[in-house]
Amino acid sequence: MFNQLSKCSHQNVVFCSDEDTGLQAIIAIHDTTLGPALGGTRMWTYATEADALKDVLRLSRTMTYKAAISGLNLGGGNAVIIGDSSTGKTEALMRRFGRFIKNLNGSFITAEDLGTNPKDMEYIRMETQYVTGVPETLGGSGDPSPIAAKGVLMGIKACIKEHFGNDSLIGRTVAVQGAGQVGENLIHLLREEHAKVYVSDINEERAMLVAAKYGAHAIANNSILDLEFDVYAPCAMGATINSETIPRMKCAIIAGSANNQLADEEIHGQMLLERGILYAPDYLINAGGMINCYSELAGYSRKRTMQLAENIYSATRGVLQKSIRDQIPANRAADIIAEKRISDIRKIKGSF
Ligand SMILES: NC(=O)c1ccc[n+]([C@@H]2O[C@H](COP(=O)([O-])OP(=O)(O)OC[C@H]3O[C@@H](n4cnc5c(N)ncnc54)[C@H](O)[C@@H]3O)[C@@H](O)[C@H]2O)c1
Repeated sequence: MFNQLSKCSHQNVVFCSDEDTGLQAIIAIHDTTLGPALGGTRMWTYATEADALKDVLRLSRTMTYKAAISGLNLGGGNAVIIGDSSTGKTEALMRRFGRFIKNLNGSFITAEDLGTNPKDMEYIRMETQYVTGVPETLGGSGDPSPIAAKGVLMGIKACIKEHFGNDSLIGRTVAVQGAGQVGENLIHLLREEHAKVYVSDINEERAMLVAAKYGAHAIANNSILDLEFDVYAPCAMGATINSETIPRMKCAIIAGSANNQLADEEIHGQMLLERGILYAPDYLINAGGMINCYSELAGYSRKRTMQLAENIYSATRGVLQKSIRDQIPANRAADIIAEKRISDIRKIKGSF
């Protein structure tokens, strides 16, 4: 574990253990230069404690970059609770976890993630104010997926503009992989803009239902890479862009909501550049969830949040233009822009 920690530049990593409730959790705060670290709490059955540490270190770092490139005054953090979310969750465990967050005095603010939901956030809220994503009935921001989908749409339009010279989606073909919460909202938005939409899901019945609802076309899940589309929008699991899939791809653009789309950031970002496929970095265009939480902290307004999500259009254009100008992968261009913002603000904060 110390070996893993020494390779990272995290500000603070907290191990939380409580025998009475069975809580075993790790909170990682990566960087708070821009503001308090915000990130989800994931509950997962990790094979080893080292796997849990690896995940929380990686996720918290991504949150720093996501906040920085989105222009938010937030840092990056994340938490993982080791355990089975379907059987291992109790009110006491969540509230005990909330006490650990409280002890960090606002340097970490959490939200829901895989394996946690608004009810869990409500329990955490009983112990600390440093939580977002509480239910709308309690003054929270509610479901973040429509905002996440809006951000992805903005990312797609920025790529379309770069590739075709205008950002109209009329008649453009988009394949959405994963018709879940974000995927369905995205399909709705794409259809409103008259794109021709193809949908695949591991759950074929779900793909057919969503396709029928919005006038899209359901396709077999394993055919998504072999057909020709303008845009491939991964909205399910990560690592779908890898050494096996890139040579098969027939799309001009990749832009979707899934986290960690590139199996290997360095290798596969470079491969996409060489193949001439425009890639909208995942952590940039799926920042809608984080934007939603940010708005909740400032007093939630759906209209204002949508406006913030619309900024993803210009941020994506900036990243693509840097990528093309400097002949570097788009994910690297995004990293450089995010790192520059953090470094500029660190200097300002250090000068007074
Ligand atoms: N929900 C948000 O606000 C949000 C915000 C940012 C990023 N994301 C990311 O976007 C992605 C989708 O999130 P979501 O909330 O819509 O999840 P979800 O669980 O609601 O939907 C995922 C969908 O993908 C399908 N799926 C799973 N494995 C698949 C596979 N191998 N092939 C095809 N389909 C598969 C599932 O059947 C499901 O319909 C995730 O990677 C998530 O981390 C979500």
